[in-house]
Amino acid sequence: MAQQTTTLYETLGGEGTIGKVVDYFYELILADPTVSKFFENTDMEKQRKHQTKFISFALGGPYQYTGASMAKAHAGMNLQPEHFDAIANHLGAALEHFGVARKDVDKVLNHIGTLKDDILYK
Ligand code: HEM
Repeated sequence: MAQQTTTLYETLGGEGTIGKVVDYFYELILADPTVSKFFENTDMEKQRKHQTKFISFALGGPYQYTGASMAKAHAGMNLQPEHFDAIANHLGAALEHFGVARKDVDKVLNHIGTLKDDILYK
């Protein structure tokens, strides 16, 4: 049977609204000393790209990652659970700020949680 699903990415209007969520998410990350340090040598353009791809992944948009590529992207960072959780909290806050219902936020956080083992301690 054919399965039809509308992703949260589409519901939020694809790239348009996603850009606003990205800007807000990005501000929250930079204002948080737990995680801002990881981005201090990354230029703004790269950071925006990171956040855009991250959110696309999280909401079921066009960028969907495999664990192997995520392990490689975060190699040498030795990310800890506290870093992952801080990013997840900021993502949740940014989505709620743009009117996403808590139950949908929880689904998104579960989805990014599937990459946790591939990203931590690399
Ligand atoms: C599920 C969670 C995550 C996803 C899906 C994700 C996604 C990505 C992607 C796609 C890239 C490569 C970006 C590119 O193409 O240039 C990347 C790199 C990076 N990620 Fe993540 N990330 C996650 C968690 C984290 C966390 C928790 C941190 C730190 C607190 C982090 C910090 C970084 C940094 C610093 C880079 C390198 C940026 C650069 O200098 O080019 N990421 N991530």
